[in-house]
Amino acid sequence: MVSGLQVRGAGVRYGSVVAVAEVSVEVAPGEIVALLGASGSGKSSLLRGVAGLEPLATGSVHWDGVELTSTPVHRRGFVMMFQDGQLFPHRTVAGNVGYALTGMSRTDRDARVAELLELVGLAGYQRRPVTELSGGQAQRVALARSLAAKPRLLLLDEPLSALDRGLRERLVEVLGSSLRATGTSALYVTHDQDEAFAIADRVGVLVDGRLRQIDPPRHLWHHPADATVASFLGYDPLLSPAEALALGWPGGPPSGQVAVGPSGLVERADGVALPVLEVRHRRGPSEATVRLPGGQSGQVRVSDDVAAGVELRVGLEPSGCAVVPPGD
Ligand SMILES: Nc1ncnc2c1ncn2[C@@H]1O[C@H](COP(=O)(O)OP(=O)(O)OP(=O)(O)O)[C@@H](O)[C@H]1O
Repeated sequence: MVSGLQVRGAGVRYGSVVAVAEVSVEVAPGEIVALLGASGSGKSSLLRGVAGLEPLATGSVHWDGVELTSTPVHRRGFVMMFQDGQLFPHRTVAGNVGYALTGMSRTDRDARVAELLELVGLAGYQRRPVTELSGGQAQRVALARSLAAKPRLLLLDEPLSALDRGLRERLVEVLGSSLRATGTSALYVTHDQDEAFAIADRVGVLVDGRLRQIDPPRHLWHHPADATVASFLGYDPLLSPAEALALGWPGGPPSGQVAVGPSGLVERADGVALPVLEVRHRRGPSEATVRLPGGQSGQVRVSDDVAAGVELRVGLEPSGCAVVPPGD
């Protein structure tokens, strides 16, 4: 018997539209699994299928070996958290967080609400009307409310995507630490690579409704299963073995395409002279766009005196690249 969530061969269809096809994924107790995918890749549909909000056209959902495929939503012991929090506008923060805490004495409920608010960094906010909260604060309240029910699985559908980048970076830490402190298993869907890598024990990549790869973040980054996964993760460009050799790939031809990561191209005295097309200022080193021998462009981190129009000597840095197995 597998503990925790086991989804096998799940398919979700809307009429003739196949939104999810043959997805199998497990979430162990206390594990956080993130599913990454572009818009329309089937992330929400899969989550809704697991929650029971959409019927599965194929496959099954089990928890601790017990089949839940046709169990109604409210009997699964799962809670879903959405992008817009869906707080009750006429209740205070405490009223929202304590909503699911029925059958408890007032004192116990107040203590539990205080504990949850502290967990999400909103200690003392009990009496605030939720209409007076910022977007980030509202999502913290939504998280506290989701955790109040002690779900055996929390399903998070792009919970931070309505917030700006700085806030997302801070809140993903709050989310991760709250899930880990409460030992909550979670399936987290997002289109944001940084968010998935920051929070998850394992990250899966959904492409056109299919799960292409699922691995711990470091492994996924260093060993993308195919070119689509590599591009989706942010490798750019992908070089043929001959192009990689021309840029100094060491030890003979690579066994597949070379996916160039953000630190995969470097300035090097023995590199190939390449024209700089553009220089962009970044926090930290600037970034030059160079034209590679094969015609693609690539990015190189450079010192501040480099300008468009000059030539740079550039080579590949293998530790910043991934070799993608042939066949995609
Ligand atoms: N109610 C629906 N009726 C018909 N087609 C739908 C419905 N909901 C989603 N789809 C289609 O199913 C596919 C997957 O959609 P889904 O919303 O699951 O993707 P997603 O990865 O969550 O996208 P996004 O990141 O934009 O929310 C898309 O092609 C979408 O157009």
